[in-house]
Amino acid sequence: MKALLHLNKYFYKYHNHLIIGIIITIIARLFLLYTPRYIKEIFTIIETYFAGDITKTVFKNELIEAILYIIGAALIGAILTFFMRQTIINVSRYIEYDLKNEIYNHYQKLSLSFYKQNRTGDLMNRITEDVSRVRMYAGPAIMYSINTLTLIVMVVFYMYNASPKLTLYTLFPLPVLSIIIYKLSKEIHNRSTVVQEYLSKLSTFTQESFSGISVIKAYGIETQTSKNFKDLALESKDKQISLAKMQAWFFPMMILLIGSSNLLVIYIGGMQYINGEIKSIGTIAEFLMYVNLLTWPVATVGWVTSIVQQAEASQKRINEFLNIEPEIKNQSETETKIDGDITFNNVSFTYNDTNIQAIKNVSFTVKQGETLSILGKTGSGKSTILDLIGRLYDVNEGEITINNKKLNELNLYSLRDNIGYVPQDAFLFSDSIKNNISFGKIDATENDVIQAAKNAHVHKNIIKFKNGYNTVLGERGITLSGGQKQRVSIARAIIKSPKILLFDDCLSAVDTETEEKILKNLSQISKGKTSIIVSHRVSSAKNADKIIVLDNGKIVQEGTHESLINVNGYYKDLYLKQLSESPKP
Ligand SMILES: Nc1ncnc2c1ncn2[C@@H]1O[C@H](COP(=O)(O)OP(=O)(O)OP(=O)(O)O)[C@@H](O)[C@H]1O
Repeated sequence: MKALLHLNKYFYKYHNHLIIGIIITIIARLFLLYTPRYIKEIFTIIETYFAGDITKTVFKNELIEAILYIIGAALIGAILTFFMRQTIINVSRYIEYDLKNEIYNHYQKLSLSFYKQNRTGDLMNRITEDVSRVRMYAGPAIMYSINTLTLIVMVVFYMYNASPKLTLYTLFPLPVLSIIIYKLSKEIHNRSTVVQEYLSKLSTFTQESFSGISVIKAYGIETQTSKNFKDLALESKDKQISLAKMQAWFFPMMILLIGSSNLLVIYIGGMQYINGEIKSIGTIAEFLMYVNLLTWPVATVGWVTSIVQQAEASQKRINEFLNIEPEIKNQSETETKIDGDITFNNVSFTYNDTNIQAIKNVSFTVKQGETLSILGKTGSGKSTILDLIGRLYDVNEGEITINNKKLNELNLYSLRDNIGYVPQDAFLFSDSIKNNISFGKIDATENDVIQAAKNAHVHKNIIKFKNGYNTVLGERGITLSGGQKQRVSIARAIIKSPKILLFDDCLSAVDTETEEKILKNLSQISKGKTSIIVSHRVSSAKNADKIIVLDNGKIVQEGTHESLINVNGYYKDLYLKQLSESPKP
């Protein structure tokens, strides 16, 4: 139960609802218990009438009165039961909502290494499946526990008053029922977890096959993938059947145990009636109703125990993530004014998960309004430099400053708000092109979006689509070419007119002619801003105020295009190679 203590803050938040719910539950049960007592009353009236102790009119009137009481009590009981669910189950929905938001917001604060170490499916499961299990504890488990407790106390009290001996015998099978239901629920849970695993395996397999359908078709391996799917589906079917077998035991067990309780009531009650220990046959009818009223609540004890255990396990998994402290912390609450002087002072950085030292003792300065180009072989640390500027990771050694202030002392949100970042693999959401671009600036007007698209040289492509800027991208929409994606991603970064622009090899998929045009536009837009362009092409780097060349995390060359083409090294080699490859006029 330790993990579930996390929910206490929510129970406190909704304590008014909960208290009202508990009171309603108790009152509803009180009304429910009227029925058996009036059933006994009816039997007594009938017995008295047949004994000739009352007239037909009195008999009729008393019978109608008892029936009306039963109907009235049942009606009030039903209305209160409705409100009981409305209060307690609603509280569990509020808690589910709050918990999902808490987890989601926490996920957002966690650093990229967290996402590297944990699979997306696992993150999703904890916010959906696990939260649902926890909700079962926060709502149904609490509601049924109060229900059962109230009912047991009241029913046993009434039963004991009517016949202590009969009470003992009839209650005897109920704990057995509870234990059996507990064992069954546990086994059902275990088997349904396996079924769930197979369902997600099946959906992952299907999703991957259809996302990669072009590869499957190109290699002609449809038969093999169909066979793999069939094998998986077969295993999944077997697990489903094994679950269904276990579930099939549930109601027969209940019926068996209720049946034995009923038999005991009739047998022992009947004997007591014959011996004169029970005055009215109505007592047996009353007991039969009590036993049936108790059966479900007692069965729920077993069910609730297994729900609580599952919720505990789920909340433990949720807490595991909630207890992870974000590696990147905002150290300054007040907004910081960000300008564009960026300095790296002997910066070194090692990725925790791979232990790869991506940056080694790197130092450089870019002044506000300047453009820096970073070149280097693949894996030399170019993207890492951009990630460090956006504080997606914190440096291990040395320091990065912006306007002479240490990066980690700046307000994190101000910093990121002033950065326009175009990642290497442009990620676009399954939304309209317009929304994908204005994502960078929530209050962007239509004109802002169009202007950004023009500057990124993608406007002409967009207006050719039937729905123009409202064209939906992604799975259910249009697929953009690699170059178009990159340019939409550039539009998204420049629309917010940030102080710092970071372009991570984002022109790799466009032809050199388009690259030239985009770079020309960018040099206009980025006037007064600091731009860092990571590239594999000299054409993207040549106009920069400063160029650095990285090799294995170290700066191996530094200078301008003119200076670097005149010294032997990586830059000159690349320049000559790309010069010979470029189309001759
Ligand atoms: N998130 C990460 N976790 C662990 N190691 C990483 C991570 N990202 C990059 N690396 C490693 O750090 C080194 C530098 O990678 P980086 O992506 O900065 O290189 P790059 O110069 O941008 O490469 P490319 O030109 O291929 O994009 C590589 O060896 C890479 O394997």
